[in-house]
Amino acid sequence: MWGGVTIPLFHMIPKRMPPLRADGAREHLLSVTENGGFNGSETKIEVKDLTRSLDKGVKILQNVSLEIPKGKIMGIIGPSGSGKSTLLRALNRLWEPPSGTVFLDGTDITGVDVLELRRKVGMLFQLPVLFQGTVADNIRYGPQLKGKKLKDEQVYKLLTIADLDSSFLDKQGSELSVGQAQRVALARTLANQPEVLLLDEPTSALDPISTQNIEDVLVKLKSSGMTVVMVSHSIKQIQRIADVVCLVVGGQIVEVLSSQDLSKAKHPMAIRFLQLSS
Ligand SMILES: Nc1ncnc2c1ncn2[C@@H]1O[C@H](COP(=O)(O)OP(=O)(O)OP(=O)(O)O)[C@@H](O)[C@H]1O
Repeated sequence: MWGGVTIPLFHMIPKRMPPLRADGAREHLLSVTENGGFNGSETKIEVKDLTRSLDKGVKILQNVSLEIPKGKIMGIIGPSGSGKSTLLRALNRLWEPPSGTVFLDGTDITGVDVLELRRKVGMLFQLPVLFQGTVADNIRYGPQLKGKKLKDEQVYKLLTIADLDSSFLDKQGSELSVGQAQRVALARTLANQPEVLLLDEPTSALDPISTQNIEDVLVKLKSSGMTVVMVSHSIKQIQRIADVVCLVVGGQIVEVLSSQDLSKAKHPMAIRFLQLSS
């Protein structure tokens, strides 16, 4: 905590760094239990029996239940149109489930003020949309809504966490590349001190270097204790940064696996999807 704002400070952490194995690699502590829970982490978000139907009765999510581990990165993968974004958007009430419940730290999120919830559960989309004004204005926006004025050094710190330097502070959003704008959007989200970060294909419009920058930031945020849930079409990306993978097919979760265990998928649709994707 500094100057009234708590943000992850990378050099102070990582609290949760797993121990080194004899061969020097980091031990992967998280393992998925038979019923989709986890050994090695508490549950941050629990989704219970979530269904979303369209007007004509078509179900785009069907009785979905999922545990999302605290302080880890969960990747959500699956074919196009399978319901990944719909699932992600339920987690900060971008839609309200007519049936089913989402719990954040054990609390039903329908009972939480929606703006407060979206501070706790921040979100980045495929294409960043910056507000009119400078990069610094964008970063200041969230706290300002709550009557907090970030100090210059706080704004700068957030920018550096998102891996941009101070030369960006006075630039307008329109002067930035998509990759730079995505990192400003990330800094703006972090200004709200979220506990959970939802990302819907955040790097699909980015080049490999910008992608790596974002991935590096996400891994550091995880090391600071943040819970990250990311929809991605890139299996390689998921294998690079996710601890655990949730595979959605046809509006249902067909597998939840440790990212190191993708080859152990059992569901025929999951096996086929993973084969075609790798
Ligand atoms: N508000 C809506 N009204 C009607 N149909 C919707 C709505 N939202 C989603 N759908 C449909 O629900 C299905 C799941 O959509 P969703 O965006 O969750 O899939 P996805 O797995 O994220 O897809 P993609 O990988 O292509 O982004 C799709 O068939 C989509 O057309």
